[in-house]
Amino acid sequence: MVIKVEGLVKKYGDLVAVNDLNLQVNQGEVFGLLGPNGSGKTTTINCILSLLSYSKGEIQVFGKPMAPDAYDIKRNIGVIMQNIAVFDELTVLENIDYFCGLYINDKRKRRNLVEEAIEFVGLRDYKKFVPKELSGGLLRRLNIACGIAHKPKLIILDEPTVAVDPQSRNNILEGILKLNRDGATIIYTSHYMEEVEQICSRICILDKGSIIASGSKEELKSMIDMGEKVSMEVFDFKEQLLRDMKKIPNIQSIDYKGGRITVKFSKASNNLIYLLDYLKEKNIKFGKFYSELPTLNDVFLELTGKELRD
Ligand SMILES: Nc1ncnc2c1ncn2[C@@H]1O[C@H](COP(=O)(O)OP(=O)(O)OP(=O)(O)O)[C@@H](O)[C@H]1O
Repeated sequence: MVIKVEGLVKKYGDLVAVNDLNLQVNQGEVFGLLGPNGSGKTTTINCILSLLSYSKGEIQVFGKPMAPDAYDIKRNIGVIMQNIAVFDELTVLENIDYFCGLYINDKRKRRNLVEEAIEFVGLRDYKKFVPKELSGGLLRRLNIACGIAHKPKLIILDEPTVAVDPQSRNNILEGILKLNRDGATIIYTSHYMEEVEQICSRICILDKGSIIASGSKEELKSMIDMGEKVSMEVFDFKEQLLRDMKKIPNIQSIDYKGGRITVKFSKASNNLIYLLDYLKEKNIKFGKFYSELPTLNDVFLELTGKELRD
């Protein structure tokens, strides 16, 4: 086991930011910590890294108790924090070399590792640029290169794709999967459910400092009653229609917004057939029609009564 957290409690004054949290991260996983802003993801990560003191709990990393001076453990961890932490006056190459040099003394070895990291994040054409000359997405990639150049066994990324363009986002997500294939265990925190679904093999959903559910995305989705969600464009909408449609079997909820009706069904057979039969029988005209399976946002909504999205 790479990380074991038991009974972690972290308070800021009266505010309980992390509340009796237990989690385990196994070797080789891409482990996702998913939760809305303020749910305690960064605080949990900072406690795991011993960057913050905490009120209660036990934390082990690589089977040993974690402590602020546990340098043998820290050497094997790469951290990519939410806030970009690079030196403004150093170039891309010098920044990566500096951070890699905190762990690797041998100059030749370090040169190779730095070059590898530059290739990895796709910054070959920007080696001599200073941070202020880079776009937001390229700066994020530099931040990542600084955290991974020394080839850590455990890589922790805290919201690494906030405010980046789609191309850099894909580059970052693909890069994380490659690091994992090359042997690193990954912890990935995000409030973007799509990203967590895309790359994480196991996910913990955090709300108000507590884990409310955990498992693979399939396991999480099987925990809720919702079976599918249908969204359809309607013409000549009248409130009465929503009330009438509630009679269709297995409907959990029905809403109208922006010219579309969204219907959530509980898990059951023939939901779409019931709906289409009803629309045909009542001669209700509809335009575009989509059916989707539950998302992690639906899981969050059913478990907490609120949206995961901002
Ligand atoms: N230094 C601090 N002092 C006081 N309260 C804090 C401090 N840091 C965080 N908090 C509070 O603790 C709670 C958890 O914050 P945390 O940053 O861990 O959440 P998060 O899930 O990482 O959110 P975000 O994605 O917005 O960073 C929030 O209510 C936040 O306001």
